[in-house]
Amino acid sequence: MANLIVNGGRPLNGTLRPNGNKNAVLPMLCATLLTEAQVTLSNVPDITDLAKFIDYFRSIGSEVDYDRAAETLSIKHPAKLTDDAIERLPLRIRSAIMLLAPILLRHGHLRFDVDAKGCALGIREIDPHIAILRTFGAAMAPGDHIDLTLDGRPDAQSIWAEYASVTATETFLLIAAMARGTSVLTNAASEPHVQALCHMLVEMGARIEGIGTSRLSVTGVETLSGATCRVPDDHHEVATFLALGGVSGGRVTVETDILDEMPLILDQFAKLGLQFETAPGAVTVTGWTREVTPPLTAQMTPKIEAAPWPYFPADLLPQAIGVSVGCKGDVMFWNKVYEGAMGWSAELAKFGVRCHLSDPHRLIVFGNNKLKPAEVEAPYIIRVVVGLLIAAIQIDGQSRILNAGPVRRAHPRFIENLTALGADIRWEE
Ligand SMILES: CC(=O)N[C@H]1[C@@H](OP(=O)(O)OP(=O)(O)OC[C@H]2O[C@@H](n3ccc(=O)[nH]c3=O)[C@H](O)[C@@H]2O)O[C@H](CO)[C@@H](O)[C@@H]1O
Ligand SMILES: C=C(OP(=O)(O)O)C(=O)O
Repeated sequence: MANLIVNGGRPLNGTLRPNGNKNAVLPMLCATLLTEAQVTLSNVPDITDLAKFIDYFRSIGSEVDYDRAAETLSIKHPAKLTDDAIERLPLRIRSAIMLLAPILLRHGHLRFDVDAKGCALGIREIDPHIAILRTFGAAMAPGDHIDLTLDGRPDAQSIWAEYASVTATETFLLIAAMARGTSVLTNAASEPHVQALCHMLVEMGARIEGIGTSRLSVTGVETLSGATCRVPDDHHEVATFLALGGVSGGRVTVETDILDEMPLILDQFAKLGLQFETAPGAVTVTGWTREVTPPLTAQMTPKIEAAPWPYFPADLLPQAIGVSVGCKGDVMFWNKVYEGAMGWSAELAKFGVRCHLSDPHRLIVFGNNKLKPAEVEAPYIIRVVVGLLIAAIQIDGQSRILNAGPVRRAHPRFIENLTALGADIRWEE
């Protein structure tokens, strides 16, 4: 178990760049399986989920040239995949589910017996993925495992999804890019990482309309070409560094080209008293008033709601909760996506935080807490480790976050980056 020891109450100051987005690089890697040509990615984050994918690809005979320092990765897959390779999908990462469509397209058969849970945020459904593959003509054999067969290149399909799922939209994109004709997905997810996959598939030869909207129209091609693509900066990490800098009482600048993705995210953190200045290519947190912006509608509780993009992202709610524990007013957090994403709030009491979990989706954090350092335990949820750290770093004295390892799934050199800004924080393995 990897724990974090944090000596809080020290201001962070400085400038840094965010890393590439985990939730973009992994589907982009899955898309590389759709071509036998070489694909090169830049701005590739050095994270443990990536390492699992690289190990998997090497185990199936792919040539992977990963330059950690340059943050580039070139990959070329073998013309034929073996049955054995198919059954060794990477474990305990949600993104493994996006290997299904490309493997089915390349191999024609797939036996799926894998834990594709990802974080412990709630039940991570595989149904929408399997439904999409079946709609495109995959036959499912009865039995304990998911056993799918796809006979040749599929015909285009029109699908209206029950909800806007990020990874299911990506499964749709991956299969539609090679289908015969124009496929349409209505109620598509539109997160920046979904858009990044669309742009990559266009680069490889597919035609896609509606990128960034809830209806995607994809004209597939028989052969996709190689491509050179940049993984977009991680908007979660931009917000995370700003939140940490602000609550520490310091001034932190994040340089990035994704400021157009940040307005709502910055607005929601500003509701918690964080102050920002933006300039071309950079955003700086300049202070923290701790005041919660009161709604003009007096009977409303100030709230931050997370839902599919372009709402505030569910993967940033724990970080906002981490900020709110030091605020002077009450805030309600509403996770409209996951049913298991708030249970960890019980840990906040150890820091002296008063909060009320109204139901599995809604948490009220009360203001004016008398905070104290504490030993807290993170669940297997990447962003909750960060949320607990944001709480700990604003409290004078030593805190310990148990089971903080999941942060390495998405944030490379995280502790090194914070140390360079002046944080007193270290791993205890
Ligand atoms: C590898 C990857 O990209 N993981 C991300 C992806 O996971 P993932 O693609 O698994 O998440 P989904 O978008 O499918 O949503 C997760 C769950 O939320 C519920 N749901 C979602 C949308 C909705 O409109 N209604 C609804 O009920 C469903 O139970 C669903 O199973 O998107 C999540 C939501 O942004 C992020 O937290 C994950 O980091
Ligand atoms: C929930 C996350 O990832 P995953 O879906 O891979 O568990 C996350 O990135 O915060």
